[in-house]
Amino acid sequence: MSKIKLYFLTGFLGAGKTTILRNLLENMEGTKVGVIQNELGKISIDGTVLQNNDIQMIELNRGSIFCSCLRLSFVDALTQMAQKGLEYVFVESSGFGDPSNAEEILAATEVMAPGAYDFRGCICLVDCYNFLDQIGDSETIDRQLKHCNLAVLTKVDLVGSEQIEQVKDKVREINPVCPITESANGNIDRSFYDMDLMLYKWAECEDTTNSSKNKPKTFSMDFTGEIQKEKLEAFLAKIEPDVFRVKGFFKVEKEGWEKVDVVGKKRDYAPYEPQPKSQLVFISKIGIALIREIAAAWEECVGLPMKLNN
Ligand SMILES: Nc1nc2c(ncn2[C@@H]2O[C@H](COP(=O)(O)OP(=O)(O)OP(=O)(O)O)[C@@H](O)[C@H]2O)c(=O)[nH]1
Repeated sequence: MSKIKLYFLTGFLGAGKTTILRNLLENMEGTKVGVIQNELGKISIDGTVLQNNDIQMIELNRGSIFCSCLRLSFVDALTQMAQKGLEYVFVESSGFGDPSNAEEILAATEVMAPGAYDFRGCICLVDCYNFLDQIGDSETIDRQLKHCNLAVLTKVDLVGSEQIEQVKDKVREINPVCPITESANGNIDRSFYDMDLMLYKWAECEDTTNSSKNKPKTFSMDFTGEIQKEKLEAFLAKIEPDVFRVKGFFKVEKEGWEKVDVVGKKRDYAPYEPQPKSQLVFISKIGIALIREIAAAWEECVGLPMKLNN
């Protein structure tokens, strides 16, 4: 039996991992595919977005799959996936995932499921729109690039050619060997399937920086009812400086259900299918102080009952 082709997708919060994965999966009807989905928080928004009966999905939430807190569960998930007769497995890491120790995880998987996988590489998505502002924020971005075998510059539709070149220069400073490709509107060139990405290895395996101690705090909000778009906008604008990322679904007056994405200074809305309730996940830049900021901003901009969870 041929080995399962295994790809890791990394990239900072909101870089476009779920978007690219959806795009890849859309063209794989008839192919047996598994997805391991990793989110920092308790609630999986991406799992809902990727839901598809034809795909074998395992969700690992509440941390990074590279951290000691989830590493064994990750090896277990890969071992389970190895028994399902799949052709491809994609792993979507959380935006804070530091894959420096990927080789260690693959070695453990090889013991648990000998000969099951052909690891085809780590693909790091780089958000061209936000990257230059984010690069100083976190060592994670450095590590994700250092340990990738292909960098895909996403959201090139949102920036000019000068900014794309600046991002490329920075990527080259961190990883001089990985191929660099570009992606607009979530579309990805599939020629990487035919490449031996493992030829492009820059850094040796090292300890991950992910730990339960330095994991950013995440909170979620539940809301029943609907609000005007302007109020939701005002609320999100208020908390934007204090969050790395907001994502979820919201019922908006007149417009109906919307998928909400805040990445850096950009807020995106897209029509979405009805959900049992409105739900937003917040990834905090300021620890638990975000609770107070969310409560105050909500009170000022919306003023209706909602429930905050951690
Ligand atoms: N304009 C544009 N927007 C994009 C592109 N790729 C992703 N986006 C948007 O960027 C936002 C975040 O995309 P996701 O795919 O959810 O990002 P992610 O990396 O999975 O996010 P996390 O899992 O939270 O780290 C969404 O609003 C996407 O629609 C792109 O190529 N162009």
